[in-house]
Amino acid sequence: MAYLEGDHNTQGTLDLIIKSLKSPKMICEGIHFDRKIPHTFVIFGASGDLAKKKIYPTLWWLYRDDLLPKPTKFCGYARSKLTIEKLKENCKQYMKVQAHEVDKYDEFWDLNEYVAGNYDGRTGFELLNQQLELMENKNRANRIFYLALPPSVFDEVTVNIKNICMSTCGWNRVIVEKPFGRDDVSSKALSDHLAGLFSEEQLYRIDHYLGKEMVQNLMTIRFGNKILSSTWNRENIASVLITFKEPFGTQGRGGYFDEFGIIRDVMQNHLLQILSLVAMEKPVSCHPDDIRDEKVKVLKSIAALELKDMVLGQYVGNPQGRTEDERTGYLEDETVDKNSTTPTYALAVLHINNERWQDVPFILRCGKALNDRKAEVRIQYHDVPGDIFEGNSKRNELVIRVQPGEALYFKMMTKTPGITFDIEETELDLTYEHRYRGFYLPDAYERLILDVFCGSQMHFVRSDELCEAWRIFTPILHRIEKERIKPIPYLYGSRGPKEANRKCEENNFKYYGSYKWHGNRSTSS
Ligand SMILES: NC(=O)C1=CN([C@@H]2O[C@H](COP(=O)(O)OP(=O)(O)OC[C@H]3O[C@@H](n4cnc5c(N)ncnc54)[C@H](OP(=O)(O)O)[C@@H]3O)[C@@H](O)[C@H]2O)C=CC1
Ligand SMILES: O=C1O[C@H](COP(=O)(O)O)[C@@H](O)[C@H](O)[C@H]1O
Repeated sequence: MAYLEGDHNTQGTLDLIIKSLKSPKMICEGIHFDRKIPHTFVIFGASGDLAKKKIYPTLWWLYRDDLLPKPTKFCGYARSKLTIEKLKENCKQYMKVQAHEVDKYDEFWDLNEYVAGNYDGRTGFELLNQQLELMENKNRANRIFYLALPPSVFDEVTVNIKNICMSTCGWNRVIVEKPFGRDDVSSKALSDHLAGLFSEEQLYRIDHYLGKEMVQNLMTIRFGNKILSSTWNRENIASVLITFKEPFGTQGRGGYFDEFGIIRDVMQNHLLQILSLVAMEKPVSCHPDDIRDEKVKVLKSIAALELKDMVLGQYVGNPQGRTEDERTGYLEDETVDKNSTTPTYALAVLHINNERWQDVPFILRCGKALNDRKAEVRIQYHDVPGDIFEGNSKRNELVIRVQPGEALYFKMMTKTPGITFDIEETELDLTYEHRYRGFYLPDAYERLILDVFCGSQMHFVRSDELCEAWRIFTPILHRIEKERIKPIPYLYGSRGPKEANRKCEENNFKYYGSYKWHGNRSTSS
C-alpha cells in the first residue's frame, strides 16, 4: 500500500520537543512520525557549504537527541569524489561534538553513505537509487530529498529525482532552499517546473526565519493574548519596524551576494515572512493551510514597492576598523564587480491596504556590515491622546527580539518611585534566558527538518505566498537594476545611511534616545 502524504497515523511522538514545550498537546498538526517504515534522507550538494555548515550538523543534533524516527539513514550526493571519512572531516568544526558523545557520533556516521555523480544525465542518479535501495534493504521507505544546491542545477536534479529516485511505496518529500528565483518570472518558472513534478504537499520551501523561536511565537503572542489582540490595529499602532542587522560584510561570498543583493537575500523573504505573521488576520485554525491562506491574503493587500519608499545603501571600508574585513568596503571585495550598485543595506516602507492597517507604515530594514547583530520587531503604539504629562510621556513599544537572546519587552511609562510625581520609561520584560533558564531552544533548521519528517508544512512557504512576495518586490528590483540606482555609501560598522533615520521619522516611528535598559543584556542564541 502506498503511503499518502500527511499520513501521520502512528504513535511516535516528539517526546523531547513536547517536553521542551512543557505541554502534552500541540496545536498544530504533524507531530507524529510515520514509524511503520524506515526513512532515508538524501542530501544533494553534500560536498558544499550549506551541507557542511548546516545540514549535516542539524542531522547529527537531531540524531544525537533521539529526535529522528528509527531507522533513518542518510545519503549524500554531489559531483566531488568524497569518502565518508572526508565528509566527516569537512563537517567536523560545525558539529559541536562533546567528549561523551563520540561513540554516538561515530554511530551517526555509520548510518551515512555517499554517492558521487553528475547533476545532469541519468547515470549518477541510477547509482544513487541503487545505493538507496541497498540502504533500505529493498524494503519500503520514506524518502526526503534536500536540495542544498545552486539554483542553476535545480531543474535537472528535480527531474532526475522524479524519474529515478522516488520511493515507490513510501512518501517522498523535497526540501528546496532559497533563492526561489530572482524575480516574478523566474520564480514562476521554478514553481511551474516543480509543480509539474511534485504535488504542493511534497514540497517544503525553506525560509529558515520561520524556524526561529520568536518568529514561531508571533502567532501565540498575537492570538493568545486578549490585551494584544484587541490593540493590534491602526487605532492603537503608529508604525511597525522590522529589522535585520549583521555586523559583517560579504566575507568572500560577494559573488553570490552581488548577483542578488540584500533585498533578495533578506528582505523579500525573511522580513516579509515576519511581516505577514505580524499583520495577517487570525486564521480559522492552526492548520498550515489556514495560516498560509491568511498570510497570502495580507500580502495581497500590499501594493508593489516604490523607490520613494526606500533607502538603499552600500558599505564602504572603515579606515579606523580593527580588522581587515572592517577596513574593506563592499567594492573592494575581490568577488564583487568594481562598479557594482548592488545594495548591501535597504529600508522599505510597505503599506497594507486593509481595514486593520491602513496608514500604518510597516518599515523593513536590513543590512550587512552594520554596528550590531540583531533581528527584531518593534510595534510602536500611538502617543496617548489628551496628554497631561507636559509632553514627557513616550510611546509604548512592544519589542520582539528574534536574536540574539530571545526576548519580548514592552516599553511603558511609570511613576518614578519615591517622593516624586515624575514619570519615566521602563519595561515589562520577558527575557527568555531568565524566564526559561536551562531550556534548550533548537536551531531553526532542527525544527524545520523535523517538521518535514512529521509532514507539517506550517513553517514552510507555499507557492502562492512566494508569488505575492515577488509581485511586491519585482518592479522595484528591476528598476534599481535597470537604472543602476546608486546606493548611499555608509561606513562599515555604522547604523547604515543617515537617510534611513529620516525615513523612519517620516513614517511615524519615533526614536527618543532616552530609554535606558538596566538589566543584563542577554546575548545567547
Ligand atoms: N530583555 C532584554 O534583554 C532587554 C534588553 N534591552 C536592551 O536595551 C537596549 C535599548 O533598548 P531598545 O529597545 O533598543 O531602545 P532604544 O530606544 O535605545 O532603541 C530603539 C530603536 O531606536 C533605534 N535607534 C537607535 N539610535 C537611533 C538614532 N540615532 N536614530 C533613530 N533611531 C535610532 C534603534 O535602531 P538601530 O537598531 O538602528 O540602532 C532601535 O530600533 C537594547 O540593547 C536592548 O536589547 C531592553 C529591554 C529588555
Ligand atoms: O538567508 C540568509 O540568512 C543569513 C542570516 O541568518 P541568521 O539565521 O544567521 O540570522 C544571512 O547571513 C544570509 O546572507 C542570508 O542569505
